[in-house]
Amino acid sequence: MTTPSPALGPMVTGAGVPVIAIDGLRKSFGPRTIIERLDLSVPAGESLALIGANGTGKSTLLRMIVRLAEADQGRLSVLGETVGDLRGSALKRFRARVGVVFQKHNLVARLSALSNVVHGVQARRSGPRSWAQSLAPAAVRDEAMACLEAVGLADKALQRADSLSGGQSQRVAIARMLMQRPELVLADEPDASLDPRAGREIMELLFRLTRDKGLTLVFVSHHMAHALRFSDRIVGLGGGTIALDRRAGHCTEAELAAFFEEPGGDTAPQEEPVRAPAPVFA
Ligand SMILES: Nc1ncnc2c1ncn2[C@@H]1O[C@H](COP(=O)(O)OP(=O)(O)OP(=O)(O)O)[C@@H](O)[C@H]1O
Repeated sequence: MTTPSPALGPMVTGAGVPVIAIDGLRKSFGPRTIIERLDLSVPAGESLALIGANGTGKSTLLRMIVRLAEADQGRLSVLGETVGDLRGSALKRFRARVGVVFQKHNLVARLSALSNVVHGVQARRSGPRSWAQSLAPAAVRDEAMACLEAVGLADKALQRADSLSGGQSQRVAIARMLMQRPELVLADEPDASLDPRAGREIMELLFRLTRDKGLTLVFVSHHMAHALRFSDRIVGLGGGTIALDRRAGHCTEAELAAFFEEPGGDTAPQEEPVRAPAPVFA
């Protein structure tokens, strides 16, 4: 019998309760309305690809989910919490439950891959240095090694981060995120700035790791092949709202390409979002 890796944390989601429930979300920056009205429900365990032209608000939406950006209107319920109500330590505890992977991995260049992953445990605890005080260093190190193994980089554990390739660095960032034992994973273009093979491998890894544990994954990608292959569902933003919502298995790359022919991104007038095409629901 194999013991489940401690690197892949617990799944805490009630059956039938959406991990993300968004109702009437609106967001402007100054006079520019980026998201006019957005409703979205993401069930537990779903892998959702968020697509759309540049400037349609994909990153802003991910940021609002963890309250790195404030919604102007609407309700965001994530992992059972009303995000807009969270303050102080409650907000910290909530953020500790959400693993985030960015296009830029932000590793500490002079530290080893392993040390970078060990630092991921800080995101798991709230309060100053509580992680260091409450966890045995050997246990933390073992878990960090398990996380590196999970991303296929155990042999690079002692290598400095600044000597790793872009793809390897992104794997370390994923291992660091796993160290947090997240219940929900958000990934903002994790496959950007990588060559086609490395980008595909990163997406494969994220998809497999989250799927194996039944975690919910929401990722942004401009690679339609990745959206189709590594998601259950593809949601397209355009015109300040959801302009496309399809099961990945019912969608083709040509249909997605056609979606991008519609207006909606940074090409839209600045004051008012362009009306989206009629939504296409599977
Ligand atoms: N803090 C901010 N202040 C002002 N404008 C912002 C801010 N953050 C984002 N924007 C603007 O909001 C719009 C949506 O940005 P966002 O990064 O969410 O788009 P995106 O869909 O992720 O784009 P891309 O595909 O290019 O990454 C853009 O026009 C951007 O310039």
